[in-house]
Amino acid sequence: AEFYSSIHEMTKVFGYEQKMLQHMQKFVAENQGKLDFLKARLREYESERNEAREWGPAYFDSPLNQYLLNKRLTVDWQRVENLMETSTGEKSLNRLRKLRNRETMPDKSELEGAIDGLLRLQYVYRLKAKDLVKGILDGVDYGTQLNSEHCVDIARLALRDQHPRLAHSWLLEAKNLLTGGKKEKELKPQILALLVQAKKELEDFRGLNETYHELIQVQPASEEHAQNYDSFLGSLGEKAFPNESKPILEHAPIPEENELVSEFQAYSLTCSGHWKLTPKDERHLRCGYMTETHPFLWIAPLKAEELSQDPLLVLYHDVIYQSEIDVIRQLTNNRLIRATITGNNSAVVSNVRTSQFTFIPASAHKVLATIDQRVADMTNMNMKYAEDHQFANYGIGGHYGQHMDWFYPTAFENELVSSPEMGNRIATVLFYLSDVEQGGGTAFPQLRQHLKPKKYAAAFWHNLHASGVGDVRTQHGACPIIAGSKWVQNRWIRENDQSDRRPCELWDDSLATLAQIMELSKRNKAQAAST
Ligand SMILES: O=C(O)CCC(=O)C(=O)O
Ligand SMILES: [Fe+2]
Repeated sequence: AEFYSSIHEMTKVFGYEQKMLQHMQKFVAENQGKLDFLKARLREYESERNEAREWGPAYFDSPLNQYLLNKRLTVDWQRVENLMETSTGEKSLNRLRKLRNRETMPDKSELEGAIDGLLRLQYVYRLKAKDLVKGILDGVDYGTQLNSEHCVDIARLALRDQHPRLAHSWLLEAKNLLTGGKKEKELKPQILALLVQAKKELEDFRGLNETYHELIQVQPASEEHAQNYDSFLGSLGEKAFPNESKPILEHAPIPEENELVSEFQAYSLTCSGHWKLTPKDERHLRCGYMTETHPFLWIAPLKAEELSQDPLLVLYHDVIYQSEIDVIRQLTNNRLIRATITGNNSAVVSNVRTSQFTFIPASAHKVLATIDQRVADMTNMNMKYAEDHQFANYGIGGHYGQHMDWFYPTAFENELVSSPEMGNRIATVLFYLSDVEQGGGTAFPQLRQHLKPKKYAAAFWHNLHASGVGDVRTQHGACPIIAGSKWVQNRWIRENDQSDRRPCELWDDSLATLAQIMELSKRNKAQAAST
């Protein structure tokens, strides 16, 4: 099962939880009845004994009282014992277990997936743990509250996944949220031990020293802490402590324009709106009603926005209808599975792409054929060689990291491409079948473009240079969803039989690009091998 990647599934699970609560309630009620009965007996026997005590030994002069004591010690006690022994609410317990063991219930990996999604949101949108614990997501208050234990769980995963800054911020919150008592006794050493790790990675030696002191103070008997502290001091060697603890930023500063950044960073900066076109860059881009690509458009012009000329990236508005989306929802119902990416030898599930998807052939419903006709009209592409329609749903935290839609030559060589005879993916049309409350845009870092999902709109771009070589500038990704659910439809158009639509010319940049591609391909392989 797979839930965190789809809101749709989460709502189902939410329903199961309600049933589980009902079983639990029954269990409590039945046990409550049993305990009430036992309590009443306790009171009854106590009061009979008190009476006996008041009378003294004369109490047993009465055969009636002898009888009462004997009865208590035989029949009554047997009944009490029997009742204490039999388990109550077993039926409810079994029903509860059955529900929990359903294949469709989240397991531990789901929990990690959910935390992973939360951390991704925090990283990409530069959110503060201080706000997140209060349920504030990018300025919107969802009224949820996290406690110290939650923060520790999140911090632990952040540390494991090499996010020491984020881990540090969660640990500070965890510390702030401690409320004393038994829980604090248990959590505080955990928090401090994790804080030691985070500070070590962030090279805050002064802070590290102080944290060690605190840790040893709360667990003075621990040999382990003392030893770790000693080896820490040893490892510092001659390096003197700085006088002040290093201020630790929750997020690395926004890189300068000419600074080298990783591809994931570039994607994140585009998603968060830090990378965008300047008004000067935008000046030559056109927008308005388009009538050029096809005579059809003279009659029904399309509202189009040009987002990039080279490579071509256009956003069309109002190019799919609610009635069509309704049909699509019917067609895809119960067919979604966790999305995969192309790995070294096969398709693999990865947290680089957390969504659910399904492929449906155009022949499955006439609406799909209608959509394809429209795509042909608006893009002037030949739809004869296109893949099956792909539909995808993303839940909160769901995303698809930066990637190119076109296949590397190595993907063809390793037979990872479906229907390779159709050629590479020359163009993509991405329909937005829903709005998204917050986040969930499509980011093109190299083009400095961020497309906010707009229901009924579609993005269209060329993936390949006119020479057929993959264009690295088309790298893009689906930004994580902060709130809401996102539905998209992909039309991947293949290279075959497009020559009269997009003339094949050897552009000057294509040789350089090929070298670039081989380089990227190598890097991709190395990356896949190392994960
Ligand atoms: O959902 C999006 O915004 C982009 C999806 C995408 O790039 C893909 O499925 O290849
Ligand atoms: Fe894509």
